[in-house]
Amino acid sequence: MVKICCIGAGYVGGPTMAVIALKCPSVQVAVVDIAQKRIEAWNSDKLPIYEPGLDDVVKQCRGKNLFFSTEVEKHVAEADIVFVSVNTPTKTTGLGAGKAADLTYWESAARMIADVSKSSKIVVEKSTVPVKTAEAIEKILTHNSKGIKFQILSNPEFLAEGTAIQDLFNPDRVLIGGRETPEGQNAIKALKDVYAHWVPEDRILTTNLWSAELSKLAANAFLAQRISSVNAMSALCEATGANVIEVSYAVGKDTRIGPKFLNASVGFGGSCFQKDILNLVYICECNGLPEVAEYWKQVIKINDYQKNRFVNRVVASMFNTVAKKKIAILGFAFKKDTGDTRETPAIDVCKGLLGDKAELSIYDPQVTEDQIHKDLALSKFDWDHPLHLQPMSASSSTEKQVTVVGDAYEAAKGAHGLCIMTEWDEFKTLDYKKIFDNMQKPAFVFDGRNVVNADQLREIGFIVFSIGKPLDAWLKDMPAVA
Ligand SMILES: NC(=O)c1ccc[n+]([C@@H]2O[C@H](COP(=O)([O-])OP(=O)(O)OC[C@H]3O[C@@H](n4cnc5c(N)ncnc54)[C@H](O)[C@@H]3O)[C@@H](O)[C@H]2O)c1
Ligand SMILES: O=c1ccn([C@@H]2O[C@H](COP(=O)(O)OP(=O)(O)O[C@H]3O[C@H](CO)[C@@H](O)[C@H](O)[C@H]3O)[C@@H](O)[C@H]2O)c(=O)[nH]1
Repeated sequence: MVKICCIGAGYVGGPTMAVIALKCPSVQVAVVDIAQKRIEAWNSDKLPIYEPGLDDVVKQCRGKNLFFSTEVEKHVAEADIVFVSVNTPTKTTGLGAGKAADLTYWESAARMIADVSKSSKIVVEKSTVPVKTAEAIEKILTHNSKGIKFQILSNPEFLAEGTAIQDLFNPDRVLIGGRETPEGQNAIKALKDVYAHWVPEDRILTTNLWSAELSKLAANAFLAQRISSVNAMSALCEATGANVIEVSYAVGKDTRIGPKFLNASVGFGGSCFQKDILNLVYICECNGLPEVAEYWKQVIKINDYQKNRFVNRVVASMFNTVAKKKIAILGFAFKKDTGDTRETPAIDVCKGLLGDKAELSIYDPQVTEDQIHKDLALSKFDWDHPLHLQPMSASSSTEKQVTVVGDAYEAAKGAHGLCIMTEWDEFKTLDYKKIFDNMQKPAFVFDGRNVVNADQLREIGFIVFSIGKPLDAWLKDMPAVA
């Protein structure tokens, strides 16, 4: 029986390994983590992450061929294939701070693998890492290996949160990079055999190590670039009377461009896009390619511009001040169907409004009150001055300005304005007449996700701003400065 161990029971390690266990009953899978609470949650009825379909998959295999454990060393020692799916955040201090990937967790996992291994192993990079990381990992493993052989593979993960199970069941492709030696090719084959249990052979791509590592960063950069492109267009649409929905549709009909990932929004969030592009920028700079670095940096700059533009629009529309005004925030997660708030645009928008002394009433169906307060208490990372990351003091007024409530109607009660930050389905079908009746007048809706029917809301009496759509007369009279 092939034994797999995955180090890191997070958003990637948990769902990925659960699907491998489900699709490969003959493989034993152990997911290990140093975070005891996380492992306890994986072993309970309330999993540590919200992901449609995940509960069902875990229930089918947990205790049979899927195990969650804190006994990291034991399971690593026993495994034939070790996936490493630890977090690789952006460095906040030292060389490359604000851009480079922090590989501390990866390096400590690699050293531990070398320490505890008594038999040969395939070590798989599942985390997103800078191109050439496998070379460094190989050095750590071989210099500490006591003669044991390791083969390193790069097998980046392309799942998106909210659709992780669907993406894992039916991936566009599985990418495996390895050394071009006979041993490297054998290792590729062993991993390919695992995926071949459910992924058609023509969707399993094999490449050299560096192509696999770089393809992951490139894919995220291309995806994020599409969003920044359409968001840049949304600003021009608002200025000219064009409608970004119509423009995206027309542009996406060109089969060379395609229709996906062209939804204008308040900005992209999530733990990956910004981190991976900054990492790419850093790698370009280190390789003497400043023009290429500058090109990709623009994707992030437009994303920041889009979030600022949104805040300015809200404040400008409401007579240039939101001080002491209640604003309802609908949605806090970075996208629907997840409780994840990492880099969610809602954080920047809320902070912008709090900076203008607004009082926020926030509702999200999956994000806890505690998480929202934590997210709003950290000051924004200053990329130009990376050493200045300071949590705001606990006594800061932010907590007093923020209330977290249990539904959208409560959030909107008595509010002057309502901002939609996440495209949760339930926001499409709210009783907006009831909401309007309970709000201050004039009542504003700022739709950061283009989920509401603006015409219907206008008939009710709302003043509506939708990203990239023709502006109400009111908004034209109060132009926001970006
Ligand atoms: N979140 C996504 O949708 C997604 C998708 C594709 C790729 N990725 C990449 O996958 C990697 C993991 O992302 P994530 O979102 O799952 O992160 P995460 O923070 O949810 O999970 C990482 C886990 O690794 C654990 N860990 C860290 N060091 C460890 C060690 N030495 N031993 C045991 N456990 C350790 C942490 O406790 C944590 O639970 C990142 O490189 C990310 O860029 C993420
Ligand atoms: O047309 C679009 C599509 C997405 N978004 C936003 O972009 C962000 C990221 O969305 P998405 O890519 O769906 O979710 P992630 O979970 O961040 O997944 C991305 O990042 C992962 C981590 O690397 C990769 O594995 C995935 O392939 C890649 O899609 C979210 O804030 C979305 O609301 C838009 O604004 N407009």
